[in-house]
Amino acid sequence: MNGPVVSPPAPRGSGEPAAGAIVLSPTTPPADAVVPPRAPEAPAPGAPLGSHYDHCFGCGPQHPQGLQLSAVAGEGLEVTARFTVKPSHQGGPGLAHGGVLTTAMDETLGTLNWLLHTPAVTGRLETDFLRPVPADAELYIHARITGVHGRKIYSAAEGRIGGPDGPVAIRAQALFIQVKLEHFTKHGRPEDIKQALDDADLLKRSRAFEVNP
Ligand SMILES: CCCCCCCC(=O)SCCNC(=O)CCNC(=O)[C@H](O)C(C)(C)COP(=O)(O)OP(=O)(O)OC[C@H]1O[C@@H](n2cnc3c(N)ncnc32)[C@H](O)[C@@H]1OP(=O)(O)O
Repeated sequence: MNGPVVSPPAPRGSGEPAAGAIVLSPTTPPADAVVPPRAPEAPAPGAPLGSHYDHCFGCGPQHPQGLQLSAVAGEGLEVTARFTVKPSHQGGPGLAHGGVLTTAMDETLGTLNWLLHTPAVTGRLETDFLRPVPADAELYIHARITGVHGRKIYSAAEGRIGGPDGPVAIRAQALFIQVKLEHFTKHGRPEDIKQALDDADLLKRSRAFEVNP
């Protein structure tokens, strides 16, 4: 699938924040951020990324109500992903829930970190909803890394309905923060950590912790 070039979300509003407003970190990279090369271990362009963890709500095949999103490595620091909205993902009648769509963007943006071979977690995620997504629609998502600054990885994504050239329904920008393996082993539920670490499949064992589950 050839994804479209992602354009950053249009700015909304202007001027100083209102008194009492919470000022959040930006998801647009600073001017001195760099776009590094792909990691040598990164999957080749066109390679399916598969699921990093069977029970992941975003991509796990063993999560019956999950999104079961499938992503493919693109050229450079880009990925494309597909997600079919199920009846269990409804918000309003016959329409996808906005939080579920945001999860699809989070998951796709998270897979970008595989191209850098760096474990990272979402620090901030911004989403613009541009049009409603029907409950049985297929969402085509194209995501790319827009800059790296220290431990901070900036990325952007666009989701289209029905195909890579379909109407844009959702746009997102994110800031991921690089973390060490201890982030998961220290904070995760012990029985799940143990089960993942005990998996006889070495690849599955390493991938569960390679990028944030
Ligand atoms: C294939 C995989 C797909 C996965 C898709 C799903 C991904 C997810 O949903 S991950 C789950 C949701 N996210 C989380 O649970 C993260 C929870 N937060 C944390 O664990 C911590 O706050 C963490 C790790 C992000 C940062 O903590 P810490 O390592 O102590 O970093 P810290 O030293 O405070 O900050 C480092 C830098 O990041 C910035 N930063 C930290 N947190 C945030 C944040 N939430 N938003 C924006 N910037 C942040 C800091 O300002 C700092 O910037 P600078 O270097 O310029 O000073």
